Amino acid sequence: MLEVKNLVKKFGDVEALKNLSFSAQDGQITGLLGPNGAGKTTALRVLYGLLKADDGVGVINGIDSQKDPIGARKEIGIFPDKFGLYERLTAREQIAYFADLHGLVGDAKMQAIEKVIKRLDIGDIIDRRCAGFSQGQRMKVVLAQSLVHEPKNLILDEPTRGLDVMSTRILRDILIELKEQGTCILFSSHVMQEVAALCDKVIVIADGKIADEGTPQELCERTGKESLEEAFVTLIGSDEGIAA
Ligand SMILES: Nc1ncnc2c1ncn2[C@@H]1O[C@H](COP(=O)(O)OP(=O)(O)OP(=O)(O)O)[C@@H](O)[C@H]1O
Repeated sequence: MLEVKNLVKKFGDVEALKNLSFSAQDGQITGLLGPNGAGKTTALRVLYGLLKADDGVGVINGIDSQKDPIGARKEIGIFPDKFGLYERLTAREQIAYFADLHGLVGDAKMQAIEKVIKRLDIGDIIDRRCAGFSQGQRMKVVLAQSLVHEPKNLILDEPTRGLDVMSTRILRDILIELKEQGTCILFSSHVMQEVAALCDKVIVIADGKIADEGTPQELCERTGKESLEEAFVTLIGSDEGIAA
């Protein structure tokens, strides 16, 4: 389970988060939907301990991510907003490096790597250097490194950006499979269709605050609109920065 409680974060004069609270449950896909600049990346970075909030906490399976960042990291897989790969490493070395960071050793490490290679079907590229990989191949390697330690929670920041239809479908299928196995999945997006198709719960965020939250159906019912897109426009007052 993932929670943020009363997050406040300022960058100079910019108030990125204004007392933001929400949670994501196990066995569910929760979407953080909001226009550009709404505060999605900032909230996720605080949650996984990369950024210190001015106030409030990020909690991962009951662990405060600022008080115990190492304990919290064990419980999560992170698919960050900018997925830089070490271009000179092979995909296998890349994944092994993350396995090391998570404290996997010996046979357990080897088995975990083989398992994730199979799961993501990356046997054909596993011993190639990452330089020159396509966006789809990069996505799979980043996902593999975020899943190698089999975390109970997965946080993804705009995971489908730059992906073609096929790679997006592969990613969606994996997220659904993980959810069915009980993983708590939280992802940010400004792509409406993706959120409507995948999410059990949607948290609509604008200007650092929650505008509303619920199932896509609940949001439509509450706003009296037929589509999530129309509901969103009603809640936010604009569709600027949002893709259909
Ligand atoms: N390091 C930083 N320094 C200054 N301002 C920042 C910094 N990081 C974020 N901000 C500001 O905080 C606000 C929220 O940004 P954030 O990246 O969290 O939004 P977002 O919802 O993820 O947007 P996007 O969809 O464009 O990625 C924006 O006004 C942004 O310019």
